[in-house]
Amino acid sequence: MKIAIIGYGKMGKIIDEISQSRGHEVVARLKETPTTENLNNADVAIEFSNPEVAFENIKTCLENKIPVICGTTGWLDKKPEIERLALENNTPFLYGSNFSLGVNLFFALNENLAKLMSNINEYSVQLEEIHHIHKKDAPSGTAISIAEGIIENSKYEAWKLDETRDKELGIFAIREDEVPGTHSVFYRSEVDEIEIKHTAFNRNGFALGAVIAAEWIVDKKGIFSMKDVLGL
Ligand SMILES: NC(=O)C1=CN([C@@H]2O[C@H](COP(=O)(O)OP(=O)(O)OC[C@H]3O[C@@H](n4cnc5c(N)ncnc54)[C@H](OP(=O)(O)O)[C@@H]3O)[C@@H](O)[C@H]2O)C=CC1
Ligand SMILES: O=C(O)C1=N[C@H](C(=O)O)C[C@H](O)C1
Repeated sequence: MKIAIIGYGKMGKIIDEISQSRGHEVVARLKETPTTENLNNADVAIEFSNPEVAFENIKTCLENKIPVICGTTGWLDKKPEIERLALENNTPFLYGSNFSLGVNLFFALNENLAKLMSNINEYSVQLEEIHHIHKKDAPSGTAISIAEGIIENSKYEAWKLDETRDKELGIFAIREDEVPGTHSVFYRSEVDEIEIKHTAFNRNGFALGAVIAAEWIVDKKGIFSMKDVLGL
């Protein structure tokens, strides 16, 4: 498979190594806006750039009929427009706030726990995410996905930064040193607390998941998530 890597920073470089180790050819390594020329007839694009440029980058790929795997977080207000473009161009698109297997299992675990607790109504929920000091968005895309999964299955109606209050599920966003990504969910009652925590030791799990998603999407049509790739 010919892969274009859009965004060649911390993630792009690991995606490059893993792509090659799995037998793919990396035909573009971009730190700038993609164009028809520099995309170099790629079969699929893997986009890990930054919140300001992700929309334009994905749009260009879709207009060139190149399937896109996007891991960039912090641009989701424009996701409906991208999904419309993907369908219009008959080109598949997959966004994942977190491509690691562990976090996708963690999503399912929290959705199920929230569902079980919704009948009991004794527990309040609080989210916490910790990331490195270079991160541009807060809360993390992963924390937003966890919150959305809990909201769908509980009394909560929306999420907000800071402490949980009434029907608003709170997310504490902490920036510390070079932390790759730690997410905790606290379910607290008057008498006890359940804490569920995922800790990424490094970025390899994110990068491997993105390459697996690219291998999976290349002959598909539609809008997908990691749930489709992993059959969850
Ligand atoms: N979904 C997931 O599993 C994960 C998602 N992420 C997300 O991925 C994104 C990237 O993370 P990370 O690699 O750590 O960030 P980095 O800042 O290390 O890398 C971003 C790269 O994008 C480049 N860039 C800047 N402008 C453009 C442009 N117009 N087009 C293409 N590339 C451009 C930067 O170049 P330059 O340095 O020259 O500015 C840099 O090489 C973030 O949004 C992060 O939150 C991160 C890890 C996992
Ligand atoms: O910026 C990062 O580094 C990460 N971003 C993603 C997010 O916002 O959830 C995924 C991972 O936690 C690392």
